[in-house]
Amino acid sequence: MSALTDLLAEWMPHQRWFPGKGREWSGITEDGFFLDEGTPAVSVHRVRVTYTDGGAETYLVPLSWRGAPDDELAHAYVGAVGDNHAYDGLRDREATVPWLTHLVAASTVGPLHFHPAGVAYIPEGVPGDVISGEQSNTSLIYGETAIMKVFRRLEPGLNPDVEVHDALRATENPHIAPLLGHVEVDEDGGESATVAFLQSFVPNASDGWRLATSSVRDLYAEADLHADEVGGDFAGEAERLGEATASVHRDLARVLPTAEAGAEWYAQLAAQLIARLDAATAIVPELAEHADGLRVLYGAVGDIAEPTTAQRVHGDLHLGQVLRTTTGWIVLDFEGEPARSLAARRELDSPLRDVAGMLRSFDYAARHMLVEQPGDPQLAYRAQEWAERNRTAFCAGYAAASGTDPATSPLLRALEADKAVYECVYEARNRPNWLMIPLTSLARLASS
Ligand SMILES: Nc1ncnc2c1ncn2[C@@H]1O[C@H](COP(=O)(O)OP(=O)(O)O)[C@@H](O)[C@H]1O
Ligand SMILES: O=P(O)(O)O[C@H]1O[C@H](CO)[C@@H](O[C@H]2O[C@H](CO)[C@@H](O)[C@H](O)[C@H]2O)[C@H](O)[C@H]1O
Repeated sequence: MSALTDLLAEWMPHQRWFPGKGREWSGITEDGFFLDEGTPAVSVHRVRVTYTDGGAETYLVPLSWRGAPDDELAHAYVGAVGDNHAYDGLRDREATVPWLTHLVAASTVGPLHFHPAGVAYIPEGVPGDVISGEQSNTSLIYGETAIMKVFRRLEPGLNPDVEVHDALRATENPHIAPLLGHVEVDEDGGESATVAFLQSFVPNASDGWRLATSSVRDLYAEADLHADEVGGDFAGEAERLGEATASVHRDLARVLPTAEAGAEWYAQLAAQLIARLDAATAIVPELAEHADGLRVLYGAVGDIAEPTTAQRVHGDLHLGQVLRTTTGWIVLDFEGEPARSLAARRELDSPLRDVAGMLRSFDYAARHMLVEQPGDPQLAYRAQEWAERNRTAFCAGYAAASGTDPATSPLLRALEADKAVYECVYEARNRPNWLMIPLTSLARLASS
């Protein structure tokens, strides 16, 4: 191993975006090139990690280089190679500037290709700041004008976030933040991978999770009032969110492929739901007690006779993916569920997938405070009431804008259950004390 791979092998497992924690490494290789040779120099590395379990992943690691340690960058320090000191290139503000300079110039730098969308102003010369709450990607805000998401794990193919935003440009849908550009990297002998995605930053917005949970807090604070009587009622917002979701679905179906989905499609879907349940039960054994009920629910999907239209969808719609601005809701992050392969995330699906995702999110917003106070029947009753009220409002808004009431579809319940199964795996891995939220919902969904 080189001095740099030694450093990276030490540093990467401590990074929030690195999901391979706990897996034993069998090797690490990297290839890098300079994005900017000024001061600081900025390099970009493709780092390939192989695991003893046979798996392998490639990560994108931008670094900045300085001739002497800089105390102000201590939080971003990676280590020294000879006399040069390496820093996390996305947390060294000066090192974030060249990304937008190259986008404006539509440059090719080594294997990196910068593609400006050519529709709106890109804030050149401004440094970017990493947003808090980094998860599998790292996002930087540039001057409250643009936000760049850097995809850490490289997968061949166009990222659905770029693909969908690019396609939606022609529709001028008011519920989307415009794409400003994207960056790709060549992959040896294969399809290139998306490295970064630049989008207009939506200022003065509040995310749906924050708004919904403050409404729930207001309700919990009132001993005797019902959801429709409390000041922070969310139902009007939920209804407008339903309308916005339907509007985005309509435009997705206009600009991206659709397919008629009949008996064969339903049969395949039923098989996928069952396979996902089986895989999840191997990871979360608590799912086993709901398996029989869920199999009945999923089996019924295979019997649905009414054909539908499959189309591109959001794939992971929840309250944390929507922003309320002064003029309405904006839907973000069309990447799909991060745990699925890129090909699976680009498959055509029922738009009810997203409706189910948002209904699950109302359930989460209502119940997450119960994690701290389990067994309080009054709060549990109120949580149920809040979730029901907002589910109904969301579906009403969706129905008014699309002409189809999602609440009447036999598929909706099965897709809600499927999302809750996915959430069980997500929570078991990331927030074990929240596992009871999807498990409680599954007990209800599987029992009728
Ligand atoms: N265009 C935007 N304008 C304003 N804030 C944004 C924008 N895009 C993302 N954000 C903020 O960044 C957060 C993370 O963005 P997201 O695309 O969901 O990234 P991730 O895939 O890492 O979850 C969002 O919850 C939102 O608060
Ligand atoms: O990181 P992403 O935003 O792409 O999504 C993942 O993380 C989400 C949590 O941040 C997770 O969402 C689940 O928790 C939310 C509350 O934190 C809740 O509103 C969602 O309904 C629930 O699914 C999402 O599933 C996961 O893919």
